[in-house]
Amino acid sequence: MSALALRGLTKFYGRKPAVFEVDLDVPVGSFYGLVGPNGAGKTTTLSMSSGLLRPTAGSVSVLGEDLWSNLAAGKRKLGILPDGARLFDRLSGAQLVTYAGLLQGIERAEIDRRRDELLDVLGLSDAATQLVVDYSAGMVKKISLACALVHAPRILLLDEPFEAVDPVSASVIRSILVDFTRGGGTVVVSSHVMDLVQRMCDHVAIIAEGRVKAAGTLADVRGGRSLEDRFVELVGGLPERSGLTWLMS
Ligand SMILES: Nc1ncnc2c1ncn2[C@@H]1O[C@H](COP(=O)(O)OP(=O)(O)OP(=O)(O)O)[C@@H](O)[C@H]1O
Repeated sequence: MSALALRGLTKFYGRKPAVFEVDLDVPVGSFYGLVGPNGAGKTTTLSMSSGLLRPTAGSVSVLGEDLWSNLAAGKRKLGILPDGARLFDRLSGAQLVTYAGLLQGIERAEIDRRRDELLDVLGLSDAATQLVVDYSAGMVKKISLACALVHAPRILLLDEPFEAVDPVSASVIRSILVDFTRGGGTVVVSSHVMDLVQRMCDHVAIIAEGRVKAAGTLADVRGGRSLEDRFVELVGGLPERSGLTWLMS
């Protein structure tokens, strides 16, 4: 059984498909990278897989259960880090994580314990009482990740989890995620950083123009080359020159 199985997943905005007939199987315990150029459909795919955006067509199955026919049950298994999510940023970081835990029905004493541990490992203990509105972009990312983790989900769906995060925090997050997969959890991350995906993920899907161009184990998708080379080959090459002659004089 897959942790996440997408079948014919499609989203139209007007007449234009943002995601078109995507089939994807994410094995249990895998660290799955979703890569693609800007506007490829990564966020739309993750949003539909997280129960945040209703698909136009197709299905999402979470550990064998259809997500969209029982959203509450499906969402309990998922920890999600949506892209540019609106947070209740007039709460402090600690309050926000507590709130996320309460929404998931976790006991208060357990939330307090997990929250303090999460803030500690993510280097946010000193900012625990600071309002999230006053956080930096990287701190917002980290507190959002704490909110995604507090209910100990089985699958993490993380949209650009490393964006704006400093290198030390990125390495802390990476080790949390690797440990999570070693314990049988499943991680799906979208990223633009090929090098990071190549080092971190064991599976990868290359998405462009709303379609899956290649998917499978990292080794299969790379086919002996670097992920970046494979990506450029599948998605389309770079222009030889920028053409911005007015900028060069
Ligand atoms: N709410 C919306 N209304 C109309 N079009 C949308 C909407 N959201 C996304 N799109 C379009 O859907 C396509 C896919 O967007 P999406 O945000 O999923 O791409 P992405 O791969 O996450 O891009 P990026 O790497 O830049 O974050 C784009 O063409 C985008 O313009």
